[in-house]
Amino acid sequence: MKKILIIDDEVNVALLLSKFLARNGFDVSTASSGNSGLEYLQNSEFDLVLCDYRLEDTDGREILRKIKTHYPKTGVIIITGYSDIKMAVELIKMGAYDYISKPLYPDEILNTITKAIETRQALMEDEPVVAPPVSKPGKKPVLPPDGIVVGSSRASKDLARQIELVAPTNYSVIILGESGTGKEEVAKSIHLHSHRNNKPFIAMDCGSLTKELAASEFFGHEKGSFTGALATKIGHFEMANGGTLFLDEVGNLSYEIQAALLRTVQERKVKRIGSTKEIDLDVRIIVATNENLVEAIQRGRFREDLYHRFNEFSIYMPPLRDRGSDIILMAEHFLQAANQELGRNVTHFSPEVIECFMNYRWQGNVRELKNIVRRAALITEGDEITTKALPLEVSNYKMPAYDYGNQAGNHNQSNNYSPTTQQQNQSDVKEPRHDLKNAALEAEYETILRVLREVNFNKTKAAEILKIDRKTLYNKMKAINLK
Ligand SMILES: Nc1ncnc2c1ncn2[C@@H]1O[C@H](COP(=O)(O)OP(=O)(O)OP(=O)(O)O)[C@@H](O)[C@H]1O
Repeated sequence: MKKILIIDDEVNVALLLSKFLARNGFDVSTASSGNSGLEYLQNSEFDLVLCDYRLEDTDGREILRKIKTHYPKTGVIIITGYSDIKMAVELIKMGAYDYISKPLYPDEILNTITKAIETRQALMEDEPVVAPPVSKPGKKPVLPPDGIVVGSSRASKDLARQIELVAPTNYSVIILGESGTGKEEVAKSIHLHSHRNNKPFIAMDCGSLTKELAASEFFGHEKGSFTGALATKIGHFEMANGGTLFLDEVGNLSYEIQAALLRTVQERKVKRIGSTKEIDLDVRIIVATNENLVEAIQRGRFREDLYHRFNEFSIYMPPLRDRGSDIILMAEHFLQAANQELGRNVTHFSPEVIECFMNYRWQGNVRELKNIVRRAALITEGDEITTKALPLEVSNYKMPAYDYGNQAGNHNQSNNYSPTTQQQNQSDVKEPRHDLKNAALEAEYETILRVLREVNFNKTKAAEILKIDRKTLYNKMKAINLK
């Protein structure tokens, strides 16, 4: 039975929490002060400590510091009040597994505790291993390239480890995950941590390739080889020679081009269209998809042999909503980047914004978060981003709340936002500009974003609804910094 210590000087909260956790199969002890909590820790080993941030004799930071120094195997989850969330994020950076904020919801508590205990177990399992196969003893896990946030969630740590494992090999990799989860960033990271990192990384968006152009984009062509071939063109395979070719949205390729791709990958040779000369290839292939390729194989839309060629290693990208406190780490990173880019000095998010970010579903994942933070930074006059700078669908997003003490799943539809959210002072947000060109751009931007959200950021579907081709959508997304 897993052992949990609750340190909380609000006796009623500690009691309720301990009864709830005991009912769910944990061995629970409670301490009503920081000092008595530390005494418990001296006398017994705990899997996890749930510690209230505000204690009369000390605080969560001090307890965390002591646990990390003396009992590094014990996980720590901080319980925070509404206004301490920013502090909690700092504690995560110091090594807390996660935080849960009051009011406490049984489902959330159970979920966070279960994940924390799983992480602890995984870390313990890792310990006796002499050295991971691809890293030197004592070497820290590789970190993705500069500018990329590596979160502290279990999912992020798993991801970093998978990158570390596969990067130095020559394996082809399939990266699976919803749109905007960072698949291309992971592909770049694999390339940067491979021996190919002094050779090109070439990315191709297969979703925006027309049937007619696909072959020439992949393999290149000689001048005059077909009507319109006005000059010789080097294909992406040749461009990536020695390095890595990243094929995004690979599920969109036509069956014919899949056959040609398979031949090229098997033979490791490429011929430009209209040429007889074969060029030797040494290209590592990484592909990404947000559709289920196994289902595409069953429907006869994707070749099984090609799938197996690509699937020497697969990486699953977790959706942002499952990455817990990483959301805030990423938001802070994007805020800093926006400050630099826009010459601003917006320093932080209000607690209400942090709460909205933690609750929202993020169907567009990291891309949507990045975009929302950049926009909020742009329209914020002061140093704090408030909910007024968020799109309504984010600030009004309501999670089903639970009555503490009720059985999990017993939904209570009241929302748990502070009333201040709606009463906020608007003076910290810029008035929109009213000239026609900006109005048109704003409308276009809002429409594209709305449609992308409606279709879970599936660009093919969005282009259909918007009645533009995928390439145009792609270009527009780039132009308005949605990519
Ligand atoms: N860990 C991260 N740290 C910082 N920025 C990130 C991270 N992950 C993703 N991003 C940013 O989010 C945006 C979307 O990432 P990316 O293009 O890699 O996603 P994707 O899964 O390939 O999307 P799609 O399936 O739509 O092509 C990019 O602007 C990228 O820089």
